[in-house]
Amino acid sequence: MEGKRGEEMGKTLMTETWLRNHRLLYVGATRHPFIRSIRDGNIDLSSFKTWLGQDYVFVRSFVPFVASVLSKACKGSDNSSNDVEVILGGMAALNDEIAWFKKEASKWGVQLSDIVPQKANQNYCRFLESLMSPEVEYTVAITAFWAIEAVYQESFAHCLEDGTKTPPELQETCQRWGNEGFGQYCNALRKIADRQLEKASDDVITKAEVTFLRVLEHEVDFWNISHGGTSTL
Ligand SMILES: Cc1ncc(CN)c(N)n1
Repeated sequence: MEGKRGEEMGKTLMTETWLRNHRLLYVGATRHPFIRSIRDGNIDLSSFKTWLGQDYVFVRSFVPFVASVLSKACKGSDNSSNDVEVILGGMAALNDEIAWFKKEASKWGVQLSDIVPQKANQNYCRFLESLMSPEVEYTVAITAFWAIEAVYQESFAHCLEDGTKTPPELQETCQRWGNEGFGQYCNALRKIADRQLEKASDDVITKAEVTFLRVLEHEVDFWNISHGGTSTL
């Protein structure tokens, strides 16, 4: 993910530095055993169904978080029309995502109304709520938004690479987040985050970096739900 962007601009961008400095955690979030099991074709379908139900609940909580980022973009961005369009595109994608979860749940026999969010999911949703506070700066919120979307993009794109054994019935799931358009959208979010970070105070940069790390930890914990692991938070 890192590399060319900063070099092309002749400087190192903040997200690039973080991805380099926190490589192990980033790889832990984007190459989790759950994702590896999809890619290797040995996924246990009951794990997949668990993920499906839990992620539906997560996405419902993600919507108000994204709305709060949108509201902060309107007030706190130097380039609000561009940012608003990118974030609105994300909202539209979430609308499709919710419809897709419903369709997919009925295909797999998962009853969405019966889903009880597991501890790691509850913790992640609580974390999102904390980021919705008006006291949380736009820079911090957009950094979290980028990181959350980027983990899914990179994880599922990994399952679509040549030579992988992703089962045909899970190809559509992987396409949903692993497709090129979603990749471009994540790059647009990353660009906004880097632009904001460039002019941020040291204090806000530190807060954004800590938030980035928390996102990665929550993503690992979230994958763990479906892979029989334990929470680290
Ligand atoms: C846990 C999680 N993280 C990210 C995404 C991508 N919107 C998601 N659906 N679920």
